[in-house]
Amino acid sequence: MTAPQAKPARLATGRVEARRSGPLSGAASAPGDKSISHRALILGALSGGETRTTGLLEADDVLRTAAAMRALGAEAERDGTGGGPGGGSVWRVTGAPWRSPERALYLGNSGTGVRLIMGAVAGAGVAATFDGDVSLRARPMGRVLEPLRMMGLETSDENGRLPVTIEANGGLKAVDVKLAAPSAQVKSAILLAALGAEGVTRIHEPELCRDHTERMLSAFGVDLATQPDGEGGRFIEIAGGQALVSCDIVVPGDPSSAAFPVAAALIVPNSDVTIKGVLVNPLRAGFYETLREMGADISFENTRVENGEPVADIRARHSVLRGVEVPADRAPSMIDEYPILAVVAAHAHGETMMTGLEELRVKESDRIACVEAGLAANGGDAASGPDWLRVRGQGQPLKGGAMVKTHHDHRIAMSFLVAGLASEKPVEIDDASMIATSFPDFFDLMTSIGAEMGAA
Ligand SMILES: O=C(O)C1=C[C@@H](OP(=O)(O)O)[C@@H](O)[C@H](O)C1
Ligand SMILES: C=C(OP(=O)(O)O)C(=O)O
Repeated sequence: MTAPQAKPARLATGRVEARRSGPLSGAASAPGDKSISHRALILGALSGGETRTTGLLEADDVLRTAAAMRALGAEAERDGTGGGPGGGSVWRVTGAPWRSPERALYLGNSGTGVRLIMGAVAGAGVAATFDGDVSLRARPMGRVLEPLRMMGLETSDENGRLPVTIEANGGLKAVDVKLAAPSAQVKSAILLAALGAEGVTRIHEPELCRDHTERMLSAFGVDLATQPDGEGGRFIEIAGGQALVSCDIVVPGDPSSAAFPVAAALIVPNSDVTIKGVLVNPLRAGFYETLREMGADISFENTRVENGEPVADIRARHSVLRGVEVPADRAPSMIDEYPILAVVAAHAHGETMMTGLEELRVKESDRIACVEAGLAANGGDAASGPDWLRVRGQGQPLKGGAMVKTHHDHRIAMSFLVAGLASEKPVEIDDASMIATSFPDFFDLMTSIGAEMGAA
């Protein structure tokens, strides 16, 4: 395993608690978007030249992808600091023909990293074995391997779980596939494999999900045709054999990370917080749309387009909230934000019903179960079914006082620390270390706006 190249972690690890805090205030920059950071490294490594990425998120998940790119033959190094959102650093990736790595590629906790790189490895024709941590080993990989096998790939795995070995191939065949679930990871893996396939691959995406791979492939000079399917979805066509031309990338702030300080501002009385430079691509902004429907005092300020992506500063003030019904078809645009939405909903007046959540069962943890248990332990009222979660808000802070099991899940950890900022008694989490997978500056950012968090 290659050790990720990281700046020193400033994170608390082990048991951490969050305590009732005074008004949160001030402005902070959102960390770089995790999805776009992974893609910048992978596409840069597949391209012919040098890609400079400004504002790359230096979180564990992304650093694992960088290490995998090096193992596959590319150069991927940090190249000075400054310039990106949050003063993020600049990374230089130099592409090269990929080679089969000597050792297994270890992607830690990252579903995005492992699934996208599986597709890219298939497209590049090389062999690789993939592995991950205990959480990633429990997540389904068949959803990616099945379409890749339809393209002619040979793999070995046990029940579609890691470790998985992809065999070298002498060329894949294009496919015509319909996505079984609205997964950008699966869509992206197929697109990356299709680059090395003979013919035109056609993907039917019945429900739109994040389109960063498509946007970035276009920026790298790849021709890609999209067409509405007439029912809210679309078809994507991509011809194999196209070469990627390196380009420079600027990574916008991550709306999934910004969700935590925004939520904290809404539930801590008298707060007024601005998170700057956040990506507000509609395919990622469902959380903010839902907050507005709940009556949240949030505004998108200084909205602009940066590198083809809409970006805004999000200002959030403490708000009296009401429960809402969150429609199932909104799930793809806020899939990672349900745990923090559930915490916000526990503070609203009335019931919030969230449906279409089946994918939450196969994330870093079973997020429906973790949220329900964490809320119940801290005086909240939640119920769930296979694909739904209902939170009865009490219009007041949670009682708190209990420890939440995070099950190797960064979003569960951050969500319940936010809950503790408003609760009567502190909320404790069993392990803060996973927060580094997506938001290594979480504690710095939260304490800079006045949040009280520290070792339990
Ligand atoms: O493509 C991506 O970057 C991601 C897609 C989503 O996963 P699915 O594709 O499994 O829905 C999301 O949950 C994940 O955090 C990042
Ligand atoms: C689901 C997530 O990430 P991944 O699938 O990349 O592990 C997440 O960040 O919430």
